[in-house]
Amino acid sequence: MIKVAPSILSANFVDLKPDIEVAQKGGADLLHIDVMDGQFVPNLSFGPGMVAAIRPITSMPLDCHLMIENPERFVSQFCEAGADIVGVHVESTPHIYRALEMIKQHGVKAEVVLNPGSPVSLIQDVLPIVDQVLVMTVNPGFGGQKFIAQMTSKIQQLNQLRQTGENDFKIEVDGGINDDTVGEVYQAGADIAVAGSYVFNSEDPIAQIKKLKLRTKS
Ligand SMILES: O=C(CO)[C@@H](O)[C@H](O)COP(=O)(O)O
Ligand SMILES: [Co+2]
Repeated sequence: MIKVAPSILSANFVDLKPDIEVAQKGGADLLHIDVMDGQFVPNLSFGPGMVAAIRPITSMPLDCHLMIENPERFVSQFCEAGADIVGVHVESTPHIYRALEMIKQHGVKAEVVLNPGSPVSLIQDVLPIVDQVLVMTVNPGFGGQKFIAQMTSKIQQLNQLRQTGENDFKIEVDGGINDDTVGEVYQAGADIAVAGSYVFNSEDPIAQIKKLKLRTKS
């Protein structure tokens, strides 16, 4: 069964706490926090202060997806704010290896993220040091976009790479996940699915989380 990480980008910004509580009650495995700087992506969202504010109100692991230029400037702040996983885009820095090492030095799980236009070969040399790979299945920056179906083969490729036993990482997918697309990414090898609009733009977020899990029950 796939793990589900609801993204608070589609939650109620005026009153996040009830949405976070409902996600946890629905069996969410992680809470996904999308961090945007207006440079790497054409949108702005949350900073480390938001992570620090959420930390005491949930026991779900906090999965921080940094969509910011030169993330090594901020990884320490996110780790110290209480992140359990910090994801950095390979396209966002010439020093991806350093950024990932910095995250690990804080005892936090290090994740490398791939944009839809980036091939798996771009991250091959950091695979031995990452805990997780995040495959973007939409162009980063906004919730509520359509799943890019061609990304399924990228998930399969990554899944094959870890079968060799040399690397041990989880595969997470992000963007356009719903009850139509979740089965396909799970079959391809995804372990964790981020879901924003599918969960929070619904009258019944708990039912939505359960549906994603049921669709992948083998
Ligand atoms: O990182 C991002 C967008 O950049 C995501 O985490 C979105 O927040 C997912 O939203 P949905 O596609 O599930 O609505
Ligand atoms: Co995200």
